[in-house]
Amino acid sequence: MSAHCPLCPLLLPHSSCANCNCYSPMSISPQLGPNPSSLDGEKLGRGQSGKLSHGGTLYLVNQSHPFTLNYSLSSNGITSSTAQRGLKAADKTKGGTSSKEKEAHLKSSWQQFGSLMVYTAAGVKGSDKIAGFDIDGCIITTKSGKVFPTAPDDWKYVCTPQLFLFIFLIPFYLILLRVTNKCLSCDLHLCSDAAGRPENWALGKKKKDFSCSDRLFALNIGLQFYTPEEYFLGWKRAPYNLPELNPTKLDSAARLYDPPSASLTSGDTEVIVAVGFPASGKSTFFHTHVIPKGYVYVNRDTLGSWQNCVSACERALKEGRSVTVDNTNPDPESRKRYVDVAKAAGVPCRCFHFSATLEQAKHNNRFREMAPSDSKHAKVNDMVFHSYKKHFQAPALSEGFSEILQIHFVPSFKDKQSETLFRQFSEG
Ligand SMILES: Nc1ncnc2c1ncn2[C@@H]1O[C@H](COP(=O)(O)OP(=O)(O)OP(=O)(O)O)[C@@H](O)[C@H]1O
Repeated sequence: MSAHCPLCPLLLPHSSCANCNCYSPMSISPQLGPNPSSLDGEKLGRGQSGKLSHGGTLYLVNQSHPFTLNYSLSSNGITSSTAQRGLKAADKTKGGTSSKEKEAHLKSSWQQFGSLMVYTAAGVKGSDKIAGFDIDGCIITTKSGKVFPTAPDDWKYVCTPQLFLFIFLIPFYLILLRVTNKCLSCDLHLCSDAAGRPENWALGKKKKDFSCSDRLFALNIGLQFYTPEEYFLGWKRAPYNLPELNPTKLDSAARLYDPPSASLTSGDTEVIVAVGFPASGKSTFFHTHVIPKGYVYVNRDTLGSWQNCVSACERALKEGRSVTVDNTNPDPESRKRYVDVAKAAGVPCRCFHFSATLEQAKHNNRFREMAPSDSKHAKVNDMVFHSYKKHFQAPALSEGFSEILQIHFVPSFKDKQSETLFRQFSEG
């Protein structure tokens, strides 16, 4: 870009401006739907993304909704976007709604909070009572009666147009009030048809909801949730199904292993072979209960191959040290390698079977991706979980194990923040 950076005091062309990052183009996420959009006159096709520079315009839905990006200076120096400036202003008022916030916004503006873009229209006022509404299937529906719109104009209001105008900004505002901790006592409602209602949930309502995601979202952040029928028509609460795994109900005081008479560690040299889904909690368990007792930790993710794991076991046993093998080991073939090593060294081999279900393991995995201290772990995709499930054969004593323990998933947390995150629904 050859234009001068508008914010940099050195007034260098932006392409050679190392003084600030104030003018970096903003990334526009890939277009998902069929409605055409364009970036500065360039058409964006489905799946295409782009970048928007200072002064550039993004048009949504047939050129109907232009949004122009304008970077500006904050009072205390150069800022990279209006978004950052917004955050700082929000931080200053933590702990209470300031009188300024109660005033109507004089100008429409965009703010960015991480990957969340928030648009606040001129005239919007802060309020202690806030309701958020889903749009598709709640405020608007298709004119054609089909599930998905057949054309950009294939939509009509379910309720009145005035209400539509009211709702557009609210869901974002509502999330932010919670996130920025400014309005913990607000009366917050969310209304959506992503409510997890089963088939035939009411007379003449045969279809089940396509998802439960908005109900779960409301549960996670403590909003009162209503379906459109409950909110607008005053219908009584409909039945709904929550996901199989409810993280709020996991018992931290449950029994950790079976049989209870077993010992987790032994005074004699031994090999312990793990069996369990990825993210079922194997390494957390070993590092908490076994490694502190002097066991050598063997794991394919760190050593690179099962051959390296076998060699590491042999070395440890030669030194007279016990070993834990922390791999998923779903089938007898993968376990035999370590049973053989133990046999050759003349020591017993035990199996620790981690009983966490697929749903539990997937939840742990999503938690691991979000938890700041765990997010360095390589991402595990669904294929890996399903491959484990496909190959799984329950471990048996006949494979050469002297004992098999069932290790249960019992939640335990290093701090309140981790527990709050872990106990949120992560599906949907
Ligand atoms: N008892 C527990 N309570 C709460 N969280 C746990 C517990 N055990 C494990 N976790 C969390 O679940 C996630 C997965 O755990 P961990 O990495 O120990 O699983 P793993 O079976 O060793 O995974 P992998 O096979 O993919 O390496 C981590 O984020 C971890 O912090």
